[in-house]
Parts: sequence; structure tokens; C-alpha cells
Amino acid sequence: MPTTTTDGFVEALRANSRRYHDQHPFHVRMNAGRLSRRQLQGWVANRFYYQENIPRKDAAILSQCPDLEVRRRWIRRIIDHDGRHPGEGGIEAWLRLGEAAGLTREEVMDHRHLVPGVRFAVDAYVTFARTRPWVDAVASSLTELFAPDLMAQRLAAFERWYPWIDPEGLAYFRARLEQAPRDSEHALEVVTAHCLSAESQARAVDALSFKCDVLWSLMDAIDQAYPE
Ligand SMILES: O=C(O)c1cc(C(=O)O)c2c(n1)C(=O)C(=O)c1cc(C(=O)O)[nH]c1-2
Repeated sequence: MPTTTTDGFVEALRANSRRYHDQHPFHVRMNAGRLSRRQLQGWVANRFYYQENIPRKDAAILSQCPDLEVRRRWIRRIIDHDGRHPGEGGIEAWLRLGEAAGLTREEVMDHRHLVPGVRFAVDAYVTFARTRPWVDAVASSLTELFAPDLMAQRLAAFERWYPWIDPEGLAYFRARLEQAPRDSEHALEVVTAHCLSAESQARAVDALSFKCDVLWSLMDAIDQAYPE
């Protein structure tokens, strides 16, 4: 349970790592080299919907955040994903990952592979950021505390087990290795500065737990759509 000490609160947030999607069977199979080409392509095509919507989620947080200092740093996330110019940014990098995995940009962008469960999970995340207090939405982004280990594992796994994917296509994950720790450190600063009551701390922990459910549901939907 969260307590009103910062250490106890951060511990309660970090305890959600046990529910992170790195432990999802589909990710376990991915990192063990056990996915077929079709399964991996299905994951890349579906995860694109998450990538596309992250800046919309961050814009929802910005629109509700009254704190200039927070907004000034948070806006960087939108630029990281959208880029400043055509050909830049994380969404573009994900499209290149798709091409490296043998998918055309068109088939990724037009959502022809997108399964309903992934759409619902991602939409739920954007709606959460639009409708809940902005600090709760910031807390829900803290799954990124747990992401770097998975990203490093994924980079190694892709190079080892899926050599048919052009390694240049993995630039997205390399960038996230630096961006995720920076972003999660900032989010943790914001949450610990703003959640000072037991009630607000409990809400932040719940928000992070909700986000773990979003990511888990997304993986369930992909797993079901591309069975072994
Ligand atoms: O591939 C992954 O496992 C993974 C997980 C997460 C996450 O934990 O939410 C993000 C990302 N990737 C990611 O690429 C990303 O840009 C990102 C932004 C956010 C967020 O909630 O603001 N999470 C994540």
C-alpha cells in the first residue's frame, strides 16, 4: 500500500513492474526467438497504433497541465515521436522498422492489420489522459521505468534470432534506450512532487496499474490474432 513517505510511494509504483508486459507470453516468445515472420510482422503492424497515439496522449496531458515548467519538458515527448520535419521522429522510425520487417508503409499506416483489442486498449489509454487528472496521466506513463530492460533484451533478440530484419530498422529501440530513462525520471519527479497525500498516491499507483493492463491487453489481442 502507498504511504505518505516518498520512498514507500516510489516502492509502491515500482512494484507494478511485476505486472509489466515484458512478462507477457508473446514477449517471452519474441525474446526467445520463437516468433514466426508473420507473428513478428503482426506485432510491428499492431504496435504502430500505440506509437501513433502516444503524441495524442501527451498532447492531452499538456492541454490539462497548468505548470509551465512541466509543459516545457513534456512537449519534448511529442517532438520525439512526431519529429520536427518529415522523415524524422519515432513514428517515422517505427515505419522504417516495419519496412525492415517486410511490411510496406501503406499497410502499416492504413491499419489493415489492426485488431480490435489493440485499438480498444490504445484508445483507453488516450481517453484516460483526456479525462483523468493530469498528474494521474503522468503516473500512467511510468511503465517507462520498466521499459529499458525490455528494449535492451529486444535489441539483442532481434539481432540474434531475426536476422531477416535489417538491423538499421532497429533504430527506434536504440533511441528509446536513452529517451525512456529521461522521460520516466521526469515523470517520477512530477508525480512525487504532486502526490503528497495518501489518497493522491493511491490514485497514481492505480493509474500505473491501469497502464500495465492497457499494455497487457494489447499483447493479449496480438497473441490471439497471431497464434502459434
Ligand atoms: O516497446 C515497449 O515495450 C514500450 C513500452 C512502453 C511503455 O512501457 O509504456 C512505451 C514504449 N515502448 C515506447 O516506445 C514509447 O514511446 C512509450 C511512451 C510511453 C508512454 O506511456 O508515454 N510508453 C512507451
